Amino acid sequence: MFDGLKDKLNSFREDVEETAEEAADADESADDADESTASADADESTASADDADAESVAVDDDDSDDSAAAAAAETDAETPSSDESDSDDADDSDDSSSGPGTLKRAAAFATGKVIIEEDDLEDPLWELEMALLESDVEMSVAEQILDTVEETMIGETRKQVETTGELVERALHDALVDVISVGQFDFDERIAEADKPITIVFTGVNGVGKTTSIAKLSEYLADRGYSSVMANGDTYRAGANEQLQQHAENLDRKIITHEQGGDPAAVIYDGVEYAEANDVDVVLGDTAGRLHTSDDLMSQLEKIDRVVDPDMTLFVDEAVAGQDAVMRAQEFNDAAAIDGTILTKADVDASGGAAISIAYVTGKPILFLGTGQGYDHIEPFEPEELVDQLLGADQ
Ligand SMILES: Nc1nc2c(ncn2[C@@H]2O[C@H](COP(=O)(O)OP(=O)(O)OP(=O)(O)O)[C@@H](O)[C@H]2O)c(=O)[nH]1
Repeated sequence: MFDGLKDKLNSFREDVEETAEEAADADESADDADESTASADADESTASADDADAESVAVDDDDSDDSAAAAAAETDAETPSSDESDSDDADDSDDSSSGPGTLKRAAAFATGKVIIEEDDLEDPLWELEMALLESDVEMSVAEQILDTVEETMIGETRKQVETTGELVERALHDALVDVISVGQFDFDERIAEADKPITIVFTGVNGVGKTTSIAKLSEYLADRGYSSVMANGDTYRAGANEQLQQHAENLDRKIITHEQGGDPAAVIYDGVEYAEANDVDVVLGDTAGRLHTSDDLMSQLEKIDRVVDPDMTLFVDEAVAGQDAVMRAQEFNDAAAIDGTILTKADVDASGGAAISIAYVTGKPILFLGTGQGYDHIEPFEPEELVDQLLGADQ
């Protein structure tokens, strides 16, 4: 699941680590050279002003490492000035050791840490942006992720609290969780607390796995002790009754249907009446796989809203549709406010773009992932878990 995206996030982590290591290389060699002369340095009276300066900038609170850190900083601080007189050699060391961050970088390195400068991030961030867009992450979502990563890495590193690898991981983790978990609520809790029967209406275009998801959710609810009835509000498409009927038979559930061409709102209404009369907990109402561009079909949805007043409207789309799924989610939500999304076929999606983007773009959470064709192939969507998996070592 989402393997392409995993690889790309991992590349970003490697890019930043590499860049940070390169930037620290000069400091490392300076540090190594200096360690061998560290004791001699203690006796030297030269560059005492530099020593004091380096300590005050780079090493605030680490007693035991003070001398090593300051020594590293000192060497680095000395290098440019001595190089400046050697006109031809000046370029080499200037690249990595000039600028206000140098002392800090060197001091941090001496204590086993690396500071990320804004320049270090420029190329990796650009690569990350391209990777996210290639993975079908929606533009505004990609930008939000980049902003958070940059903010976290530049701001926090200066505190010298962690290594580059840890820092990149935390920055990506926070950025992804931020966009993925928009609007999250506990579906099970919502079901448990609501007055019964609860009516859930499913919307989305044809063929994305809507009918299968209704059957899966019916099973999911049964596993948690809730009975359900299916109501086929897809009166538009020939064969829709038979399709849902088949699932109902397989799962031994009651199904309410009307003739093809009938009023979808009336079918779902009958489902609610049946549930009330028979003490059924949940009504699962299918709707026609409408094109979001079809006014007629959209007005059917509005009528269902008016007549049945569903407790929840869930938008269903397939992860493999990428940006198209994101766009449809937005348009469906505009036409008839959704409460959340079921994202199907996550098991066969490498890009992960829809999973990353839909909640941020609609302001409504992804509640479930479809992970296969079986009735038990539905998983509650857990943003933290997904991000851990995306950033996990098992790539
Ligand atoms: N791999 C995989 N296949 C799925 C998943 N969910 C549904 N499918 C398959 O996708 C195909 C379409 O699913 P349907 O439930 O018929 O889709 P629908 O949206 O109801 O389609 P219409 O009834 O034609 O509007 C079926 O072959 C399902 O088995 C999933 O999570 N993973």
